[in-house]
Amino acid sequence: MKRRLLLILAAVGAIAATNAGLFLFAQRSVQHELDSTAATLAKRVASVQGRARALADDAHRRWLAQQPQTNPCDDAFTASLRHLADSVPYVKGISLLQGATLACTSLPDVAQEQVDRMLGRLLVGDNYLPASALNFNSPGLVQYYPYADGFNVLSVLQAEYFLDLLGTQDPARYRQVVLRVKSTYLRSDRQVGPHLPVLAHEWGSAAVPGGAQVYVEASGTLWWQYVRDSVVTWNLIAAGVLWMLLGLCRRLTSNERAFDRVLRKAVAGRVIVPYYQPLFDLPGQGLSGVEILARWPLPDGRFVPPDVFIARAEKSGVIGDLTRLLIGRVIDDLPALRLPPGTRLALNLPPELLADEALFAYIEHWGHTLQAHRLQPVIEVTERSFVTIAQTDKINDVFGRLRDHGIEVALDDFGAEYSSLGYLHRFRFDYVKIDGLFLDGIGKRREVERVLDGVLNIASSLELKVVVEKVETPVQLAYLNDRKVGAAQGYYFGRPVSIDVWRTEAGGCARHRGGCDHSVAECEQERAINEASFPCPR
Ligand SMILES: Nc1nc2c(ncn2[C@@H]2O[C@@H]3COP(=O)(O)O[C@H]4[C@@H](O)[C@H](n5cnc6c(=O)[nH]c(N)nc65)O[C@@H]4COP(=O)(O)O[C@H]3[C@H]2O)c(=O)[nH]1
Repeated sequence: MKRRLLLILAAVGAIAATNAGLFLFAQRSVQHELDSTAATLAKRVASVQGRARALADDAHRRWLAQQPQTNPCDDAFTASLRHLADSVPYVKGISLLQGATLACTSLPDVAQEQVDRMLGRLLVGDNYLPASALNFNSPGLVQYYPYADGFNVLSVLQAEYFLDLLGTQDPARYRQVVLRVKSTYLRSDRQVGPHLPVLAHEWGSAAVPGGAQVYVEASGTLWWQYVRDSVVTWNLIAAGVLWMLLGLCRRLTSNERAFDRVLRKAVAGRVIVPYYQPLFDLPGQGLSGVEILARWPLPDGRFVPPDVFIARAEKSGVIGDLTRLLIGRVIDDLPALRLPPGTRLALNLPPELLADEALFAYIEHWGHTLQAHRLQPVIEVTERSFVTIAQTDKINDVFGRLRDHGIEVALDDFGAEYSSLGYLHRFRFDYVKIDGLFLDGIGKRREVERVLDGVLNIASSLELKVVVEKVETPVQLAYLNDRKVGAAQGYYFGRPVSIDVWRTEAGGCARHRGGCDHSVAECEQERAINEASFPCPR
């Protein structure tokens, strides 16, 4: 439940952060779109102006070629100018001027004073002329091209063409699009004026080579369109992913719940049993202890891995019942174990379980029973269970009470993943069990040996007795003997076995092992052949 809440909180936080990012992103995208639309329009305006310029150059060239004639602006030349102007749809007319005086024009029925008026307006910087001024049915934009030889060309471009161009932009995205040519502002709503209209929303702009400028203003909804497209889309995706994660989480927790149910049943049905693994003193290899390890056999002969079901048992709280079950079975098994007086019998326990008074009483009873059989009870606690400094006093108190009842406390898995040297001075242990993690590297990797040497040195300087776990080879054993390690446990000496196997083979081999330097497996093989004795294999 807590995990799910955390997951939901993390998801909500991630969605909020993503949305903030997406809102900013939408803002930047709007600006980018406005600028790039303005740039595209500016390019189209520039290309129109470029063609008009090329036309003016052509007209100027033809006019120069016409010069030797006495009347260069004859009907044929005027017709050729008109033909030139008609070749480009948005060019209404071309006029050639000598200085400010009209020399020749393609404009139909244009009176001299009309052109003069046009020139007058051009000189004050206006280049937009209403239809009436040109005797046209549409207004014009006048382009003025001066040449070095004193001739000038005027091109009258149809303003409608530019207004149409601005009007092609989607009004749902852009509130207005404005083209400024000199001091004239043409707008997408087909209005023309001498001032830039107020741009109330966000806007972008782009310059047209030659001095014109395009402005594109966002509509009031453009930002929301981005929000809808990006934020909504991403949120839908995020919601989908979250939904899948929650489903997965629910499935996992329901799997865990199902596992817990089966585990509870296995404990209630006494399916889980203790296995026994011997510990030996070094270098003599006399049996010094036995570790109790839980085993959950399945009907098909396989076993549920202990670290899997123990971890679940600790999480779900079944561990208390499981420990009770094991303690009861170990007490039942005591006669069959036939352990020599003084042998340690070690039970694994997460220390927080000791706070449970009912269970503590049960452990106390187990300790007394073992002592009655002249055995030494030991509780092995795993480091990963100790979490906070605040618990130190409480745990030390519990350890003290165990010792009062003659029960020893050992630190399990020292040097493994959860290792913290702090535990060694915060708690008093009767001995530490060093994880076999490092043994793999013995004889192969010098640095691993150094780490193990370091761990052994720490234990020795704190005057702690040591048991090294997971000894599997004679090379590892020789190394431990070399370092004067007090005791060892591992497959080299014997695997964890059921009480039946212990009674018939392994137990005898373990008890008779003192002085042997060969594997217990060999002893067990020989014992299987010759049931009468427990030879020390040589
Ligand atoms: N590779 C290798 N492994 C070796 C060798 N010799 C022994 N082992 C394995 O090493 C583990 C030693 O137990 P642990 O460190 O207390 O680690 C135990 C202990 O922390 C926990 N556990 C097992 N039984 C109980 C139990 O009854 N109660 C509690 N609370 N925890 C238990 O589960 C852990 C895993 O148990 P197991 O799978 O039985 O694994 C056991 C044992 O089977 C060896 O030579 N090589």
